[in-house]
Formats: sequence, C-alpha cells, structure tokens
Amino acid sequence: METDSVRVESSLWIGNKRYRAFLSGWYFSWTEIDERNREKKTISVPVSEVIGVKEGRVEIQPQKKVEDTDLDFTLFYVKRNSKGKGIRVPWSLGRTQFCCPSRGVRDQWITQLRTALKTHSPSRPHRLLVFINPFGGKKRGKQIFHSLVAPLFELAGISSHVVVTERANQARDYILKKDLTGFDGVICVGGDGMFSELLHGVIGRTQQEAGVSEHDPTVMLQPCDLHIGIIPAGSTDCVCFTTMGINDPVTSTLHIIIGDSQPLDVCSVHYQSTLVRYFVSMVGYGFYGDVLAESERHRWMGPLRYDYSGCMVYLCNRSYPGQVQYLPADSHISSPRDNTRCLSGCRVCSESKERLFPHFNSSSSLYSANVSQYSSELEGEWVTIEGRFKCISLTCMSSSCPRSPKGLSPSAHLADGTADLILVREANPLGFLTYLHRHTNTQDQFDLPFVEVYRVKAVRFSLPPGEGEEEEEEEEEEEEEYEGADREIQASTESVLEDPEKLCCSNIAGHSQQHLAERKERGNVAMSRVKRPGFVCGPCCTKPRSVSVWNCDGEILPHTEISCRVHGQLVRLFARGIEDSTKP
Ligand SMILES: CCCCCCCCCCCCC/C=C/[C@@H](O)[C@H](COP(=O)(O)O)NC(=O)CCCCC
Ligand SMILES: Nc1ncnc2c1ncn2[C@@H]1O[C@H](COP(=O)(O)OP(=O)(O)O)[C@@H](O)[C@H]1O
Ligand SMILES: [Ca+2]
Repeated sequence: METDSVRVESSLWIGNKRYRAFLSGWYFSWTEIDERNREKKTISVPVSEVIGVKEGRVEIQPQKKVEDTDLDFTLFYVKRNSKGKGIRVPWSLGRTQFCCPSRGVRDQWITQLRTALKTHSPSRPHRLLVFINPFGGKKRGKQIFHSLVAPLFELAGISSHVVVTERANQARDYILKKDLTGFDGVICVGGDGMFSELLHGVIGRTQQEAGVSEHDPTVMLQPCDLHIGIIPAGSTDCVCFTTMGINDPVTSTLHIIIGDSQPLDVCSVHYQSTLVRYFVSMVGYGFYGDVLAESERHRWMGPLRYDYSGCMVYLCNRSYPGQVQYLPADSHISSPRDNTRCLSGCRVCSESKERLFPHFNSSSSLYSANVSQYSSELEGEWVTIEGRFKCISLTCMSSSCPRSPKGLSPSAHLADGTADLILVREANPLGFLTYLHRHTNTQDQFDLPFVEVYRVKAVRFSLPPGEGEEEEEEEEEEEEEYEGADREIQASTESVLEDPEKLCCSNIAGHSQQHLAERKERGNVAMSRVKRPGFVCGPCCTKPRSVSVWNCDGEILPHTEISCRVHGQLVRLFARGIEDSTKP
C-alpha cells in the first residue's frame, strides 16, 4: 500500500475482480484492472458522501457481519439511482465489500478513510433529537423511522433521542423549553404541520436566547444555527419536496447524515403588533383557505382529504373582496417569470447572503445584532391592489409537492429573501380550473389574464370597510354579548370531541378535533369568533360568504387582516436544494 499526505493507493479485490483503489483529496475511487493489466471502469465516491466504513463484510438490514476474513472491509456511501422520474433521482445506500491483500492493508484503509471523513466532512451531526408524529399522513411515521431511518443513523454512528408525540405542539414546546445541549439538529418524522412545529420551536428559542422580540415585524431576527431535518411522513410534504425534489425517507436520511446545509427563507405573519405564525411554504386566502377548512372535517380520509375538499370547494366557485399591499423586491435580481429554477448551488440564493446580512462578520461567524437590529430590507414603496380574488397566495419557495411538481411559483427561490405573491382574480369556473390544472403540467399558470404574480419582501391584506376586523377591535366590549353563545359552542365542542360524527358546518365548521381542543384551551373569545357571520364553513352551507380564512402551511389562522414579512435565510435544513440529475 502506498500512502503519502495526499494519496493512498493499493490493489483491492471485489469478488474475484482486481481493482486499483485510490484515496486522493476529496474522492475515493476504484478502477477495475483486467487480466492484461488494462484499466476498465472507474467508480468514484466523494468522501463527503461516504456514510460509513466497517470492518468485515457487513449487511445493513439487519446490520450483521456475514462470513468474512480479517482482510475485508465494507464501504457504505450515497448512491444515486438512475430510475427516478423528473429532475431529481432518489438516493439509496451504496455498499461495496472490498478484500485487501493483508490485514495491515485493510486496517490502513479503514483508518485513512475514517480520517478523510472527519477532515472533509466536519459538519456532520453526531447527536439528533427526533420527533415522530404517529398520526401524520398514512400514520406510518413510527414504522418509517424504525425500519428506514434508524438503521442508517446507527451505521453512520449518529445517536438519536426519539420522542413520539402524544399531542399537537409537543415538539414545539420541547424545543422551546428543554435543554438541547449536545444536539446537532432536530428532525421531524411527519408532514408540513410537524415541520412547522420544529420551525416555531427553533426560531422562538433562538430569538429568546438572543433577546430579540419576535412580535416586532421590522426587527432583524437572529438566524438559527440548529439544523432541521425532515423525514417525509405526512400528507402534502411540501417543504420536503421543495427542498429535496422528492419525498423519500431514505434520501432525506442520507442528506441528514452527510450534514448538508440549506438556508431557507421564512415569512412571519403578524396581526397588528403581534406575531401570529411563521411559514416557509404558503399562506393562502380564498381557495386554499377554504380547502384546508373543509379538509379538516375529513381528516379520516388521510391525504385524500385535500383532493376531496379541493373538488368541493372548487364547485362552490367563491371569490372574496380585499385589498392587498406589497413591497416589491429588486426586479433586477430575479423575477417570478424568468423561467429559472432554484436548484442545488443556486447562484441567486448564494449571492443574496451579502445583501441579507450586511453586518455579518465572517471572521467571527457572528451577526452583529446591535448594528442591524432593524432590517433595511423593508425600505421601498408599497403598491396597493384592490379587487375580488379567487385566491391570494404568498410563497417563500416554489412550494412544489407530488400533486404539483413545479409548485405554486416554479421560479421562486429557497433562500433569496423574497416571496412570490400570486393574485388570482375573480374568474369563470373553467378559467380557474385551467389555472389549477396548470399546476400539474408544464404549462405556465401565470400566463392567464386573471392571474398576477409579484416578487415581494412584505405583504399586507385588509378587508373592505364593513367586512374588516374592526369588529375584532370591538371584541372585548362585545365579549359579554358572546358569552352565552360561547357556552353553547363549548357544549357543542365537548359533544363533538366525544363524537366526531357530530362535526358539521352547522356546529363549528372546518375544525378538527385538534383545532377544537386548542380553541377550547385558548378560551372563549377565540371560540366566539367561530360563530360570526362571514366565517368560512363547509360547502354544504348555503349562506353567502365574503370573508375566507388563511391557510398558513396547513394551519388556519385566527385573523384575516394580516401582514407578512420575509426573513431571508432564517433557518437551515439538512438538505442541499434540488439536484439536477440531468447534469453529470
Ligand atoms: C385540477 C387539479 C388541481 C390541483 C391543484 C394543485 C395545487 C397544488 C398547490 C399545492 C401547494 C401546497 C402548499 C403546501 C401546503 C401544506 O403546507 C398544507 C399542509 O400540508 P400537510 O401538513 O402535509 O397536511 N397542505 C395544504 O394546504 C393542501 C393544499 C391542497 C390544495 C389542493
Ligand atoms: N400526537 C399527536 N396528536 C395529535 N396531533 C399531533 C400529534 N403530533 C403532532 N400533531 C399535529 O398534527 C398536525 C398534522 O401533522 P403532520 O405530521 O403535518 O401530518 P399531515 O401532513 O397528515 O397533516 C400537526 O400540525 C401537528 O402539530
Ligand atoms: Ca424565497
């Protein structure tokens, strides 16, 4: 075996074929040598994509040694499958068993490969906190984790502390309150709702520790160091699909193991001077709000509830009046109609860092919070648009999912500090169907006369006078008036909780057991709002409605007149964006 500081080389055998193996710089390669000493095919694996090196001939599931000698070692690495459809192919675990000419050579290979792994892959996680939602999607979260994810973590030497959630918001509260010392990241096994819990936990905790107020929409939030990983086991799994290009638990696990790091824009939603929620994917009013409200009544259908509710809401053919104001982003940098796609290593996103963090001190890796407490990103002139809309959506990223592989805004960027505002004005049902259908094919959904799209940094929404939430301001005065109604609703809530079959729009429409329980927990004021005129309920209801609800990454917001602001690159995921498999 030859070794110097930059190169390790020796002959190795795979089965009965001889190979020349090299470890040089960032790559480990092996080239087949035929009987006449001619070089044949070479396989090359980046050291950063090596998952583990084990003594002997090791199988992965169950991880056991098969008959071997002390001349063998097994290399596990990321393997790109060629059978995938579309732009992204899934990753799987590659495994090659090598036989060495002597035990000494075998030990040297193992040592050199493990050292290279430490040197070239310093940001790998060692200890992870994992939250499993046992009820997400098709309720396969626990099985997915134990059969597909845990064996790979074990192989890579990652230890994990697993929490199977027993209630909504348990994961968020855990991250906000418990000691997280020693954890290199938090992982959710579930859908977009579960991801959102981790997002709120991680952002909230980071701001608490930095002493930053989350409620002030003008403040520069502290970027979060704790990485989030997503193992898809939900219904839409939009965040996973948009940041990976595929919903595949093994692919996600391998990205986590190798410590990939993808910055992500986050939008904060405020009502007056209070933070309501954060989102990364979509806040949608009108169609998307109505679909979510309707779908909550059909949770028992699993992921199919969205298809069913989508049809029902489409048939209702509603549109809503409102005023939208937005702060445009710099149109010289990018545009939602420039036909680009944000792929792994995206130039627009990487060039945005300097603009987003002008006070970032790269030598100390610190953000000087004192200097940049208020964001210069909110400078500029607001634009106002009024009208009736079928739907209004704001998305920080393309928001693609298996239902819509290009997403809500195909050219949106993951980490450029902007979001795309999509306004779909009142249209005839066929026109709106065309718009929706174009999400599922290659046609341009923005090339329709009733659709507008803007790249923005902030958005405000208000209702026409008379429909507004001025009623909400009077709420406290009216509270007494509603108390009677609240008692009535509370009684019906309790009966619904006992028997979900009773959940119908004439009771409290559009609210799952979980939402009902949460509302109950929050108190009567919020409950009374449910019965107000204008609240969206199921399509079986015949009352005309002029106010919809906001769907915020799969949660119904408790307010209508909201303002939103993009916080560029606020969190980091164990991901690398969508790999373009059409490139070699
Ligand atoms: C005629 C064909 C119509 C197809 C319409 C396709 C439009 C798809 C756009 C999808 C955007 C998805 C944005 C993400 C939303 C999720 O956060 C949210 C919650 O997901 P989960 O926690 O996994 O349940 N999902 C939705 O709100 C579903 C929207 C479905 C709209 C039809
Ligand atoms: N043990 C639990 N019981 C009830 N709800 C839960 C539990 N764990 C998480 N949740 C909540 O369930 C909601 C949906 O979960 P998610 O994993 O996104 O699945 P789906 O994609 O099917 O909606 C999330 O908003 C989350 O807060
Ligand atoms: Ca963005």
